[in-house]
Amino acid sequence: MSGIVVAGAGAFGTALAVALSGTREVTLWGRDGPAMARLSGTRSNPRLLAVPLPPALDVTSDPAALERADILLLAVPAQALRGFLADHAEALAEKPLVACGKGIDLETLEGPTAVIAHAIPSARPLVLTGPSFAADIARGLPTALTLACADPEEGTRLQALLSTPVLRLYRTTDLVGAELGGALKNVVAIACGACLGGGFGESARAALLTRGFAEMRRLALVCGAEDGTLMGLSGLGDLVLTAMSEGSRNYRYGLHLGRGESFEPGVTVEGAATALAAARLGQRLGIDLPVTDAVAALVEGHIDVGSAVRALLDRPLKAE
Ligand SMILES: NC(=O)C1=CN([C@@H]2O[C@H](COP(=O)(O)OP(=O)(O)OC[C@H]3O[C@@H](n4cnc5c(N)ncnc54)[C@H](OP(=O)(O)O)[C@@H]3O)[C@@H](O)[C@H]2O)C=CC1
Ligand SMILES: O=C(CO)COP(=O)(O)O
Repeated sequence: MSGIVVAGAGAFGTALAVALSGTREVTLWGRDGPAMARLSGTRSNPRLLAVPLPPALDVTSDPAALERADILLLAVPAQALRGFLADHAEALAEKPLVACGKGIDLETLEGPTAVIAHAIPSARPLVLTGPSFAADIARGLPTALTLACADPEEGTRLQALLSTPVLRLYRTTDLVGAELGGALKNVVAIACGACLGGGFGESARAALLTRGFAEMRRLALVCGAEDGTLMGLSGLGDLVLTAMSEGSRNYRYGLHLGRGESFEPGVTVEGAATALAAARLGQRLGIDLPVTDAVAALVEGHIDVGSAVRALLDRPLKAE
């Protein structure tokens, strides 16, 4: 039996560990010793209330667990991934590292697989992504995700290992498409939330979702993604979930921006930093990303939602 370690004991890491625990040997690793001790004692994570941790799930903050792992699921936020890898480079060498975070690193403008490749060249990066709220996965509700792996044989092996009767993984070799779909949909979800929060209505939200998706594809294709991946679970699928539901933190953050309200501090909102990163990437590559640029300006407080909408409507008329 392969030992799976989920690194990052937030909502998503805990949900994945709960879902996979039972028939597999699973350890949930978190960096905060006292918090992990509490988790182990109460068998419950405050970030994922109402779902008890199964008795078989091992919970630890001991870095030796990372070294013992046969495969690691990295469920840390995108802006923390480089730091996490630097802290544990030796322990993670030569292992399959499955990036579960959704974002673009703001400093390097890289997605998680390039971040992994630069930090630990001997590791084998994979991506697990797609439409899935942590609470749904933890409660055992049916979910379908994309697993991207450059090596088809390893991808097939890990697809079987990480699938369960209710967690259905589809495989691809398109790492770039999978990671960019997951990262960029958060930016569009913020735009959609801001649209609703600003009182612009559901028709405008549908327009933003569609034009935002066109931007996602435009940027991803130039970065080397396959269009079919963007049209699948990790792109369109996750965009539909995130841009339409108050279960999404990115969407809720957008709603608050639209209403001119501040958002709960400390909540992970990947799309905020990723909007800035994607806007810079677009400039560097010469790609027109008006929705992304508007979200970046909103996040930085340079404009309000009214001006963002006016700027989008004032653009020259064009073919679809
Ligand atoms: N929540 C969801 O429904 C889903 C989330 N995701 C993605 O998963 C990723 C994580 O999100 P989520 O779990 O919800 O976020 P949370 O805010 O719930 O948790 C983030 C976790 O990452 C840990 N962490 C942060 N920095 C480091 C570090 N340098 N080293 C080790 N651990 C670190 C935090 O530890 P500490 O508490 O000590 O700061 C915390 O346990 C995001 O990219 C998100 O987009 C994907 C699908 C669904
Ligand atoms: O990625 C997610 C759903 O697939 C979770 O979205 P949020 O990070 O916006 O909550």
